[in-house]
Amino acid sequence: MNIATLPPFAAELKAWLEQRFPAAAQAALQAAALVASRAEEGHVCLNLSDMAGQHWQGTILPELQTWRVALLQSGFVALTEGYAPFILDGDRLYLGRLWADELTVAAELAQRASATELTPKQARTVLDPLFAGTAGDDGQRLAAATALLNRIAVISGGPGTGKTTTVAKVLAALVQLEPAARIVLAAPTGRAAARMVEALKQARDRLPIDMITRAALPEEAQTLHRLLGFRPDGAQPRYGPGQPLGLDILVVDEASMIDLALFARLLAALPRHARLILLGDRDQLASVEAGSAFAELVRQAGRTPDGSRRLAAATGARLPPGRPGSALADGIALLHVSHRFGSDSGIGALARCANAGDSQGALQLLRDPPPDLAWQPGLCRDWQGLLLTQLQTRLADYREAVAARDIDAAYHHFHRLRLLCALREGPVGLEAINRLLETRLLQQDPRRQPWYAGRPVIVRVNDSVLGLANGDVGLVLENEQGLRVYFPQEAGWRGYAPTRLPRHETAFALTVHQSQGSEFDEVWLLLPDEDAAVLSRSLIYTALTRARRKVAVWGSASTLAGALQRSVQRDSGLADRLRVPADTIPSEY
Ligand SMILES: Nc1ncnc2c1ncn2[C@@H]1O[C@H](COP(=O)(O)OP(=O)(O)OP(=O)(O)O)[C@@H](O)[C@H]1O
Repeated sequence: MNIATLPPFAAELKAWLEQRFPAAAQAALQAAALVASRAEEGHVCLNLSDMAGQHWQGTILPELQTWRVALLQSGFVALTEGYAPFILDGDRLYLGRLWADELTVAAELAQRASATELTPKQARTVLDPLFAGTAGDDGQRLAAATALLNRIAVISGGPGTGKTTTVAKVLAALVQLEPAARIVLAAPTGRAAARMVEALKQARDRLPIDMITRAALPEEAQTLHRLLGFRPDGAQPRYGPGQPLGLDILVVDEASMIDLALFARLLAALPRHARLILLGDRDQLASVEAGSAFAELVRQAGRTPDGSRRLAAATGARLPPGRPGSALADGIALLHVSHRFGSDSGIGALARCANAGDSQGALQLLRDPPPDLAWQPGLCRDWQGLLLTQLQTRLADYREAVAARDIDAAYHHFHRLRLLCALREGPVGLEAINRLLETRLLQQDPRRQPWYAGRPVIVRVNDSVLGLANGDVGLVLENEQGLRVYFPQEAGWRGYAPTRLPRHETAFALTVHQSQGSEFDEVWLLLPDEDAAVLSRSLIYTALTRARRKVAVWGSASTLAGALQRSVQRDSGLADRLRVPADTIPSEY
């Protein structure tokens, strides 16, 4: 990386430190710039030992010990008991606030990890009827028992592995055992929260439970930002250590999207006695902001001897004896069997290849695709024409519904197909594709007239005053008063004047990151012709698993193969901290 490629935040920070700490050695400034630029890529820290002695910006970085000394003499780095913009913890260098967040997460988790909840007998009594007809070692039964037995529970599984079905049973069990418990459902985005409610309602209707239990199950979910009471000015949220959330059980879906800072705020606001159940897919893309706490938590999976005994007693399963380890391990359950993608599913097979980094297998599947897969290999000369022709027919129903001012039909047709872009920029990046569709398909010129009937928009910020969340997708339709942007609400629609909308952008296409927490019947994944650092296994996997029925991949064999070779691991110290007793949290941060 050279200075020209440093992201603006890192370059500015380096310049500021240079001015503020003129005696600091170049090696210390370089480390600070590296930490900041890696934080923008999602890393929580820089492990100095990975970079010591390496070439960087035309120089060779110092050996580890020399580097540590330069950092500690710089004036802007403190050891863990000190207070400075950067913290050196072992060989890991952190931005101070990320270090404090990591400590908070580890401490809050560790404090709750060893708290056991129900007795195995209580769990078994309530689970047996809910899992009648399934074996004791059924994955979903084990996961449900895991959630009942532990205060912190993590259930990770791919699409359709039954996370929602399982948690519906867990909630039904808890409602019976603890009728007064206050249950809250939440997700990182508005769309994910809405989908969670929909899926839970369907799962609930299939449960063998009485009407009283059914009626007591929660029917609403909210975004984590709303739950925590974040204010539009970005100040500290309303709920925190001094004012804990008023709840006893919190279920969070799509937990892989939670970044470290948000996770720290959430745990700090959670009452000590409350249960936390996190649902997610460890193989999906991590959060946009720094950290990958969910995946790191899942990596603790394993059973202690006591945990194994309790789980066996709660389910009737014969389980191996377990091994000593982190108390968190007992609260982690993995679901492996997909009930959505059967053994004949092309999407399921391609997603498995993506996860395993098996590019040969993926390409073989795409060369002779099953009915639920299609491939447009590479960008031909008139790829734009081809894309538009294919979309023309696919969007006909949508355009008709827009012309008829029928919001229900428009929304339904719009959500059947989504274009997902791997990149924001470039000829097949999000911006170019949205512009292409607006100008060539809908004959609109957004530079002259940004608002027109049929424009889909995605909100880019949380706005609690307007009741809109980052990631909410709305459609513009005409009514008697002119153009209105309609967003789905609990019951029906809420229309906003376009000028009232907070920061937003056109959403014919979404980035793969933006699509997290959503599902569509059909997904067209658009890849660039050249490899790029952000193309990774988890990005391809996340895109593929947004589709329920069909996936079309538009991209070259080499780009796809390159992406599947790249498995991104974010640097962080959380996994190490979770294995040891909790640190104390310094109050300065
Ligand atoms: N044990 C099971 N046997 C048969 N079908 C099941 C089972 N578990 C779940 N299903 C079905 O599989 C589908 C997906 O289940 P569910 O929504 O619980 O999975 P999920 O992991 O939450 O999915 P998503 O990835 O969409 O969040 C549903 O239609 C559900 O009825």
